Amino acid sequence: MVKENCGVVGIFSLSGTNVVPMAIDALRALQHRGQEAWGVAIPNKEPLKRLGLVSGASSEFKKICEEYASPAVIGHVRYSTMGRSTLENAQPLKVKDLCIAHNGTIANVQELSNLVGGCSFTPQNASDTLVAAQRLVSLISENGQMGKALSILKNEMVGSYCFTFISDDNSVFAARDPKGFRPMVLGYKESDDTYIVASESSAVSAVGAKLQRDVKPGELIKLSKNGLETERFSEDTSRAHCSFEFTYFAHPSSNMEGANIYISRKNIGRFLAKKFPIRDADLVIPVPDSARPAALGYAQELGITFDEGLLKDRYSKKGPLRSFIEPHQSDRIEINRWIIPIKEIIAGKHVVVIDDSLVRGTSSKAIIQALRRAGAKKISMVITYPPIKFPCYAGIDFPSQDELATFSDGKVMNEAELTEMVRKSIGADFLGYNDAENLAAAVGIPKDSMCFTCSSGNYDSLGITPEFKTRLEMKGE
Ligand SMILES: O=P(O)(O)OC[C@H]1O[C@H](OP(=O)(O)OP(=O)(O)O)[C@H](O)[C@@H]1O
Ligand SMILES: NC(=O)CC[C@H](N)C(=O)O
Ligand code: SF4
Ligand SMILES: [Mg+2]
Repeated sequence: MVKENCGVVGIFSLSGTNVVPMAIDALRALQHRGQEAWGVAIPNKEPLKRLGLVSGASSEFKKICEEYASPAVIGHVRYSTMGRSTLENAQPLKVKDLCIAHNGTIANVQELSNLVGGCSFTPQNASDTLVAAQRLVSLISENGQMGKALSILKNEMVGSYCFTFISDDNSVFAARDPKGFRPMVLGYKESDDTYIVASESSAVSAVGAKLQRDVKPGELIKLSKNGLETERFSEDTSRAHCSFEFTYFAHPSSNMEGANIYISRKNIGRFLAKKFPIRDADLVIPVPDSARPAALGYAQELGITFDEGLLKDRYSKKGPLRSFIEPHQSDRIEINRWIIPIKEIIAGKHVVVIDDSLVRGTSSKAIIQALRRAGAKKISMVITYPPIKFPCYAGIDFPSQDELATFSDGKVMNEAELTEMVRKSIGADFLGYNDAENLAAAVGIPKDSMCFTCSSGNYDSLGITPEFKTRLEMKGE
């Protein structure tokens, strides 16, 4: 299935192998992080960019791999968080002799654009990535080196960023923000003497390389004819790994911060079963697809039957995609409308439905209606992520409070009242949310090394007290 957070890749072959075919495979393995547009860039050429899924251009792959043949490449799949979802904003972007691919959000882009000069930023005219690239290029020309430029930029820029860059002098760079909001890993393919940096290890595996390690927060990696060189542009030791990656965004096969995503999700389900042991249920079903491992873990822990009561449409154009990362609500609704219940499994049963998150509530509302139509006797919904009450300005696209299912329009509510409000609005008989402590313990990462801003409202790790935005202010549409 497809959509979260953009995916980036950078590949360099010391043996001179053409790595563009690898970049395409890597991007396909990152497709779940962005399904709006994709692109690749090599030195001394304009980036190649296309709207839609990577596989949508499969008839062009042979031609692209020949025309762009290069031992150095970067690539990107886009899930827009700032700026419109257009081909122009698709990445990589080129500024002078540097191409850039970015996963994250630059929260103070207006402020940063004042340092760049020229027109000030609006989401109608650019993306946050373009502004960051323009500032970086001017800092490189003033300071000579990428590392020095990033060490200045990191103090001017608020937000989350995993970047890959490629320069016309045939060097590939990768940088991860000082708190490690977004994931990034390093891999090596011995047979081709080739290095790969990518958002997730699913991309490393897809090209037949071996995962070496996570890129360290605040680390800059350079890949060139001199091999791999690494330096730090930040000495910050506090971490804010996005907890949402572990429940939803990342691919189940990926490993990040020492944890495998599939195993983490199954464990989250087990821990959730201890928090909400609904022992009188007849069966446990996942909301396809991302909640599958958690539902399995939940069912196994309580010894309740696990079943597939809902199936996602694999055949229409949008049906197999991720709904949450679609930029338009009409497409989110359409994808969820085509999640089909199996009456013979559901009818007359008390079902525990597990989902990995409840953000806008689009999915839950559609699923519960479908289960009712299929004759479910009782529907208990259990969510593996805590209640999302605050906008994300660190790489996930829910920038306004009023789009969230928990939005109370100024009415002060405690946790129980809030849960009750959401339960009613989605139409479930019971609703239970996970909590941050339980989630972090299940993944095995200290809670204070993870970001939970969207549930806690504490923006300290970003270093801002945000004025909440509207979608128009962030996305330009
Ligand atoms: O409350 P909402 O705003 O609807 O968002 C949450 C839902 O969206 C995501 O699924 P998605 O359809 O993106 O794909 P997947 O589960 O197949 O990965 C997530 O897994 C939830 O099901
Ligand atoms: N999801 C992302 O990482 C998005 C990158 C960038 N903010 C954009 O909107 O293009
Ligand atoms: S605010 Fe939520 S979605 Fe955004 S980075 Fe933090 S944990 Fe992830
Ligand atoms: Mg889902």
